[in-house]
Amino acid sequence: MLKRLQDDFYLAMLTLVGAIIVLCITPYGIYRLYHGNYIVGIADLLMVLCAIIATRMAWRTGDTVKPGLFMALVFCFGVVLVCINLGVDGLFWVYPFLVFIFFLVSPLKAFVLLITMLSCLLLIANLRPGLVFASQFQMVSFIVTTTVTSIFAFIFAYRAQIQRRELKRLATTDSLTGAANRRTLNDQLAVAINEHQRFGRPYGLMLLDLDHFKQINDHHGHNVGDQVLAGLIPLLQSMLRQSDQVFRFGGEEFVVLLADMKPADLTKLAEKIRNGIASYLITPDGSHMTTSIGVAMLQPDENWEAWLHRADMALYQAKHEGRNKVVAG
Ligand SMILES: Nc1nc2c(ncn2[C@@H]2O[C@H](COP(=O)(O)OP(=O)(O)OP(=O)(O)O)[C@@H](O)[C@H]2O)c(=O)[nH]1
Repeated sequence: MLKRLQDDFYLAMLTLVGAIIVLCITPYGIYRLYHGNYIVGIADLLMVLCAIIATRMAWRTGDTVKPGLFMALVFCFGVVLVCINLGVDGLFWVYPFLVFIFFLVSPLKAFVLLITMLSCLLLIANLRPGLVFASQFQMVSFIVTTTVTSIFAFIFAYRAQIQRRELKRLATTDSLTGAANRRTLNDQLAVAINEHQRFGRPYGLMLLDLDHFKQINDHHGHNVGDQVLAGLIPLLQSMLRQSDQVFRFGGEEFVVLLADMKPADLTKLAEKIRNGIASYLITPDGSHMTTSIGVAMLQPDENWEAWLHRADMALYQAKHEGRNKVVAG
């Protein structure tokens, strides 16, 4: 549970907002009902209920987009309702909402929702003077302060989103080739094992190692070696489905993880890749690179270490049998 909160920023924020709403709004809802203000009391308790439903949904499905949007929409509506019913007292609730909506949905969606909500509130206030604001001056102050708060919250959330994405990219990809890194491979292998055990989803794995790669470095220099490695990824991707994932395992070794793969198709695809590399991965002096590939289907009750080990053994055999070869483990 703690790991999910650490890894998923939006899930953590949704949970925090949900908990704050339950703790802060429930007493208000009960108080309003007790004093006969049924509309606000029911609106408060409905918001609490929606927060619980949305948080639960996010935890169960792992999807934070729909629950976040649901929560944001409910709160837009709830805040307008509370302001209409409580007048100036209700306006105080707008300010925390202006900030935490940016933790529920993407910055752009939050900004659009806020503009819509504030416009609705101002329209109602203009149609029924005295209902929300005590004076024109108060309304103008409200417009200026909410606009300034929204703009700063937007800029802050937008910058944070860009930095979070960049951090995630740096932590999960290999900087030279752009392929996913070893750490991501471990996570995705664990996901594959889980899906295979729970739903019987068939998974295949390829372990590729470029042949005699050291000679490229020795003859042309390390930079050319780097270019060959970087050029391999788009070539691989052009022969794979979009759902297939490519990882740099280390040095000139790569892993391809393939979901929904039949055993016969796995070997055929590996042959196609071996052929594609032999034909199109060319060094600056015009010589063709080749690769050896070990393939393995995930077996029932197998852990990912054993699965990877079988592919590694098959690769070892492919190297041993002369390279530029596919061997199934
Ligand atoms: N240019 C470049 N070279 C790398 C990188 N990572 C590893 N290497 C080199 O890859 C070479 C791998 O050499 P070996 O393990 O002997 O393998 P090989 O020459 O491909 O021979 P076989 O695998 O047996 O066919 C070494 O010279 C490493 O220095 C990298 O990021 N860039």
